[in-house]
Amino acid sequence: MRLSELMAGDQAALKHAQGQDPDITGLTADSRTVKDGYIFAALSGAKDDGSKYIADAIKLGAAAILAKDGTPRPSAPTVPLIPVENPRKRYAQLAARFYGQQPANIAAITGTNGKTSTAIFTEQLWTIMGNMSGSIGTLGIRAAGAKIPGSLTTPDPVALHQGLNEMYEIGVTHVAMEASSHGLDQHRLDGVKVTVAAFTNLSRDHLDYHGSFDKYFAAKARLFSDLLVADGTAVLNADVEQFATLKAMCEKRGLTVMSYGENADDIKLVSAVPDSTGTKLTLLANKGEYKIHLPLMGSFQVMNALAALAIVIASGADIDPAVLALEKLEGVRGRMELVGKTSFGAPVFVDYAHTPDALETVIKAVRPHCKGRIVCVFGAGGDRDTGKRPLMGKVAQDFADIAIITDDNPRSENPATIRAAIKKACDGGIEIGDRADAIKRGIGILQRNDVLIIAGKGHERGQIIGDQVMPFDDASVARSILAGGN
Ligand SMILES: CC(=O)N[C@H]1[C@@H](OP(=O)(O)OP(=O)(O)OC[C@H]2O[C@@H](n3ccc(=O)[nH]c3=O)[C@H](O)[C@@H]2O)O[C@H](CO)[C@@H](O)[C@@H]1O[C@H](C)C(=O)N[C@@H](C)C(=O)N[C@H](CCC(=O)O)C(=O)O
Ligand SMILES: Nc1ncnc2c1ncn2[C@@H]1O[C@H](COP(=O)(O)OP(=O)(O)OP(=O)(O)O)[C@@H](O)[C@H]1O
Ligand SMILES: N[C@H](CCC[C@H](N)C(=O)O)C(=O)O
Ligand SMILES: [Mg+2]
Repeated sequence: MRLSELMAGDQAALKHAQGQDPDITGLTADSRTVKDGYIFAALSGAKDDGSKYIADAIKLGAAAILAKDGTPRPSAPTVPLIPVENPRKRYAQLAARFYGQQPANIAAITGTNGKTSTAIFTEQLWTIMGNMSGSIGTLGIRAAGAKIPGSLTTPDPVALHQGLNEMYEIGVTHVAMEASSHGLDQHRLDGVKVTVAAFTNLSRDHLDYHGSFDKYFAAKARLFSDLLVADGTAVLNADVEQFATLKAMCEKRGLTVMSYGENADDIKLVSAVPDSTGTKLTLLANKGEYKIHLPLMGSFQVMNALAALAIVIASGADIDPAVLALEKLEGVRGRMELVGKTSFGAPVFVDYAHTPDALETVIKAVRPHCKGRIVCVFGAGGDRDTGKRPLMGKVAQDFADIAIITDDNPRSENPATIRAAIKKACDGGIEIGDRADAIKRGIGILQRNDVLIIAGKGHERGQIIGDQVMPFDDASVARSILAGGN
């Protein structure tokens, strides 16, 4: 594709190409992956500045450079430098144009907690209703039974549009994707035609990156103010504080709003009664009453399932079969997943709670199913929001009966320092750094009627220590201990 075509004829930018119109063979924001004919997008990042690597990119064959207004021209005179106001945004738009096609229905889900669960439930509902569907998020790219693992919740624009185009090619028509606050802030989704945008909730996380709660919310709100297409639908949780603000923002743009939750007008939760295999739900939707059995436990899972229901209806599904499809939902790996029981029947759950709100939510979700004590094994990630550590400690102290503080991806930090920060607000907590030992202790403590929750790593298969990823899987460690191994 020629540069001029890729730039959609943007003459103001193209005049800087000084008459050249090279054939573009690919694009990247990492100089180390440039190949002959690529556009190199020189982006200023959290740790580094891509404009330092323009010369390296040219040596590797870059055919054009996309950079921030004011970036000095490269010394190689033959390579055009296209200055733009917002290179990250333009890079995402170019990636969308370069890869071409996207499935017609793309639902993007944002919120502190529940994105993965809602995305996977949405994918399941669409599939049950006969659509070719897929999802993109923390669990990777999934489509038509294939799974490609990824390291980011919202992939870089090139990986994202490559994935969307491949999905389109194989006939996928419906995609549910997670919009992380980092992804939104870094414009990773700015080339995606988002037809439905959903908001789950907002609580403390990632303040290391965003700096303040207001900025964190503003990043999430971009999905509704900037990215959702003009004839799209916003699916909003009516039970959270941000509902009124987001609703007003969407209505100002003339968008359709669909609400879900106890306070909702559209998908109204009338009652949720836990039973031994899930939750009995009564819903009011489209003026009709529905009574169904959701095979999932925990009020947060109910909310995520309702978000998914609203998304599929917003994307055109008939309401009756969509509600019935809820009865066939399957739990998501590492989200309140029952991984086994002790010989005397005490259940062990693996969950991905890695924020204070998520930890409180999952402990409270287990409470109605526990006649004895709740034991909770948890930690907090290194090189991530340090302020959430004591808050997580306090949650465990207040809501669990026995807290075991352990390591969760210490990354470059000293794990003992992370544990100490948690313990400050959880002085009754038992500190066991080695995660396998902590799980072993947690299982060992259990008595009849107790429940163990192993929180923080969910589906993860590794413990990140320094820059090494050591194989580690909470579920298999727990299963092996339950089976009498180590
Ligand atoms: C803080 C953050 O989000 N960083 C992401 C960002 O990197 P960056 O642009 O800030 O990178 P940088 O190191 O400052 O470098 C600036 C630029 O110089 C370029 N460079 C650098 C060196 C070189 O030799 N040549 C070169 O071209 C880099 O490729 C980059 O384009 O853009 C990169 C490409 O998309 C991401 O890989 C990277 O994710 C890092 C690894 C990361 O850990 N991100 C996490 C925090 C994240 O995004 N998490 C969210 C989930 C959060 C949630 O739970 O909600 C996610 O969506 O996964
Ligand atoms: N609707 C919800 N409200 C509160 N907590 C929730 C909700 N949904 C999930 N959780 C908690 O958050 C954990 C992570 O859930 P999930 O993976 O669906 O969230 P996520 O938003 O995708 O997280 P990430 O930011 O890591 O991508 C769950 O294991 C559970 O403890
Ligand atoms: N998407 C989340 C994952 C956290 C998972 C937890 N195990 C940790 O490493 O902190 C984040 O980047 O904050
Ligand atoms: Mg996720």
